[in-house]
Amino acid sequence: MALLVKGGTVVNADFTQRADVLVADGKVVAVGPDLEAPAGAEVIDAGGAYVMPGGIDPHTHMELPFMGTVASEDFYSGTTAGAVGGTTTIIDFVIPSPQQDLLDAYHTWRGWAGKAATDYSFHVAVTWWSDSVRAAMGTLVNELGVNSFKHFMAYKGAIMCDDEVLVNSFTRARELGALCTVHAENGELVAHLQQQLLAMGITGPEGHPQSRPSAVEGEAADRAIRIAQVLNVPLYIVHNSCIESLQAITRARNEGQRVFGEVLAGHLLVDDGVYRHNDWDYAAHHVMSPPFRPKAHQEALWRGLQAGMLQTTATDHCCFCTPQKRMGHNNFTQIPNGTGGVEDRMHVLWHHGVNSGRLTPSEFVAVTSTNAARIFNIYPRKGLIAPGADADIVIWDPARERTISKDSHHQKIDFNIFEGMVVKGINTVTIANGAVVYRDGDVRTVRGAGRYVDRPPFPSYYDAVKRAAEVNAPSAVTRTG
Ligand SMILES: NC(=O)NCCC(=O)O
Ligand SMILES: [Zn+2]
Ligand SMILES: [Zn+2]
Repeated sequence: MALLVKGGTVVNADFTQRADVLVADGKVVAVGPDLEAPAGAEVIDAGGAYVMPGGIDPHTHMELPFMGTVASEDFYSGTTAGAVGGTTTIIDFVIPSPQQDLLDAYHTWRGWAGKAATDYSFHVAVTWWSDSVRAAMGTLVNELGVNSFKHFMAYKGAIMCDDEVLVNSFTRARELGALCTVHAENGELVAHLQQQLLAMGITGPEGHPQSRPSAVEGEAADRAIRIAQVLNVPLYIVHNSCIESLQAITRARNEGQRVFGEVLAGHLLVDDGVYRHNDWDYAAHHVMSPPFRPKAHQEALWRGLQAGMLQTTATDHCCFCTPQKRMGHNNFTQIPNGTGGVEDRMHVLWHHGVNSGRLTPSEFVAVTSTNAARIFNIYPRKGLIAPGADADIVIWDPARERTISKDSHHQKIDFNIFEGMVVKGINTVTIANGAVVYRDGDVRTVRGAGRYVDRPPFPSYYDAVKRAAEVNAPSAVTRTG
């Protein structure tokens, strides 16, 4: 089925042009002025709006079993909500329990994700270490399309990695040409502070940010970066929420290290005042890790995004409804950690990024789509509108407004951290794999239409990593005496 998007301005990360876009069989086949519609093609008049690559959210957790419950958003509802908000690809996380076979977990998640409406891929978490984990990482990379591994430096007693696991896994990832990613918080310190706060009688959600001060995140970011430096392995730090982790990334990048940073829409826009709200449910709905921070951190994160020290934006979409949050009613450490946002990321980023003059439309495309495609090695298939690319496209009306609300959103959660926010500049049409999945309020996603996206190893930045290793290879001294 062919589709012609006429009369728009195509915005890619590095060029903008007035052009039509012709799509056939799920791919972009032509981009240029005055394209002819083939017989039988559907024609969509973009009416001068922007035509941009569909968003890539590189950090979601659909139907994740976590902290004694299961995230309420499933792969179908979550990818549908994403499509309504202009996101056409998610990279979710396979999280094996400690001692669980990684391949077993991977196949379980693949089974759950079969209902996705748009394309998806997986990072796989390394939560323990053994020879079998080492072997499974090889199978995942060489046979199953995984090119990134996740390491939780927090969640002690559950999925936390110690330094020994980090060193083993980073070393193995480097051999395989995979990208190491970390959730950077010192889990030992968090556990210590949690016990202290509980002993002081602080049991409400306000205990959550107090048990996870920004220094805890900064320490872990620095440690992961230094381990990656010694092992000469590229590193991606997820959900940077604070000045300390941004500084760690900035220093490392300024010193030539290949470190990438992600920031969540929530961390750019929500501050820690939410935890002191009088309504327990309201405060608990913001319990996620790392927590929302004092306002000064938000402006620093925006600057980091503008300066290119942070390259990607994500949501960490991990939904828990009110009854689930109430599992921690007497103890904040038992409130399931996570918030939603997959439907809202692109909208709030445009409104607070482009409308405020922080980002150009091309920079918006870079931080919502192209950079993730490049870093996770699915570019130019994703993150670009050009012949040969997947036809994942949004038509974006910079004048159209939306008021964000739990009452009208499509996310399967009874709360929205952006509740009441009026955003200007939203997608009116979303095209995924060449099919219109959303148009002007009409949701047309199809359960199971999404495809698993294989991500090959050795992204191009690995060439530089390998060359640096050759140049700096250990050497022995040949002595004559
Ligand atoms: N972020 C969060 O609070 N929940 C999801 C798991 C994680 O990413 O740490
Ligand atoms: Zn995390
Ligand atoms: Zn996460």
